[in-house]
Amino acid sequence: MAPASDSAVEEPSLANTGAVMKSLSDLVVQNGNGVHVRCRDDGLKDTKAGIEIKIMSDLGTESNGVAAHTNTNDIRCEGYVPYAVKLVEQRPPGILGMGTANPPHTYKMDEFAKILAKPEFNGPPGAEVFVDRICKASGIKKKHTAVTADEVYAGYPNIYNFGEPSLDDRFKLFEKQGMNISIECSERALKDWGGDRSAITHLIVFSSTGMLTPAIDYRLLEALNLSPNVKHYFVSFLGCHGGVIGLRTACEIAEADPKHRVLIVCTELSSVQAQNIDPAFTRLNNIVTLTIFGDGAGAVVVGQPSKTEVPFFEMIRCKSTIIPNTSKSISVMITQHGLDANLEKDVPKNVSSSTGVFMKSLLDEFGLDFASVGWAAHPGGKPILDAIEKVCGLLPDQLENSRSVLENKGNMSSASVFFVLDEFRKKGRVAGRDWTVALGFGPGISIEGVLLRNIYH
Ligand SMILES: CC(C)(COP(=O)(O)OP(=O)(O)OC[C@H]1O[C@@H](n2cnc3c(N)ncnc32)[C@H](O)[C@@H]1OP(=O)(O)O)[C@@H](O)C(=O)NCCC(=O)NCCSC(=O)/C=C/c1ccc(O)cc1
Repeated sequence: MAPASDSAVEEPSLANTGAVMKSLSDLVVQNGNGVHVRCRDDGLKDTKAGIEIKIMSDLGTESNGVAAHTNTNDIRCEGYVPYAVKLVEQRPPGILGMGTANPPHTYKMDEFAKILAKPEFNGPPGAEVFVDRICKASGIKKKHTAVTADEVYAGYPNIYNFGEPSLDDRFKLFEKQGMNISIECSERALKDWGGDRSAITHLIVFSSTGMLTPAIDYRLLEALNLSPNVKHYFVSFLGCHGGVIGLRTACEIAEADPKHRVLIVCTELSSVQAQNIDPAFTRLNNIVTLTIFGDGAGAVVVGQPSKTEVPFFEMIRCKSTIIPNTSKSISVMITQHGLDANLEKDVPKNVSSSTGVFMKSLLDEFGLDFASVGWAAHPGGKPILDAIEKVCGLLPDQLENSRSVLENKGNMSSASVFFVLDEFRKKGRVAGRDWTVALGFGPGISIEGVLLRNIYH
């Protein structure tokens, strides 16, 4: 599949000190939608809807403008544009292929509560009542896991016994099972993209539940028969917003060169990191994390679409923030007995109170409001989604896809966002909305968002 050509058109006539660059219409109509115009200095305020103008300062920093004009022949840049250096035939990076995978075991949450409450699982008195309550409140009906409680009980007593050194056993289980779903979701994404896999230039793998050396990225190069020259790396323990950070990173790499094709893979096996209930029954957080997290993997191929590639989302803007004074809200320690996750009870309140401000700052410059976008929010937990819906005044259909992923798969940490975006694509446009925001929440509390223009129908 031929990459998009970078046909630079030098415009010496624009390289003047005039305060107004009158019209870009001659240049822009050559390609209809998706032309990027790169100019030095700032000042371009105005473009046609669907056409982005990139404004590059002399230092190479960029900002973008998107506009309200609908007439391609009336595109004006009414700013100070001393050096319009080139017109680059370039479309915004797009998600060109996507795939997801889950491990084979499925737990229904009513069974899950019963398993955890079995006497041989050492549940202290009263634990089963609490577990049952949490399972019911979680909004999760079923989830997939790589290992079953019985397997862990029989084969890995160190994992089963609360607090015993078991990190090595957990990573061994991750190695065995993690590669399978990483390969599966990547193959699906590559097939979905339909391009020649030798064109993949970058591979980045994220996981917050396991680590291997050589890592999954290295192993995937061979397993997927990718070029040995692919630029690759692995990012560990970033947290649940890892998938959205993956999208943002892929977007930035794709923007740098139309030939780049980036494969992002997120693999999470929370089941191998689950901590048993402590005999003193003081670590209620263990029960929460044991319950809400599920296993899954997701992959996307991102690049500037060539003439033969059809994206289903265009990536328009990425934004990141942290919520001040929340460093203890979501935190994870890597200990000898595995990952010790701490989710404070204030997470839903903190996330929902900051999400509105964050979303407003992402949407305002495009003239969009909360109602005009689909919310592909991280299915972190039912109270988080409920609180966002309430605080931001959303209609029920706006978080429907996040809720259905939570209900059927649980919180799959960094991989979750790909499952939610896949739901958007499968269901088609909801209420005629042209936009979706991929929204992730991670440790501290960090928030990541990517504004996507829906191309799918
Ligand atoms: C299903 C829960 C646990 C309960 O639902 P509820 O609507 O709050 O129900 P209740 O109000 O009836 O509460 C039931 C009980 O649970 C208790 N509880 C309520 N949250 C808690 C609590 N975080 N602790 C420990 N007891 C609690 C609550 O206090 C209460 O007990 P009690 O006080 O004795 O009546 C719900 O609160 C829930 O889903 N909480 C988790 C939300 C959450 O923080 N999600 C994580 C988002 S961020 C993320 O996904 C990324 C993580 C990450 C991954 C990997 C990394 O490496 C790094 C980061």
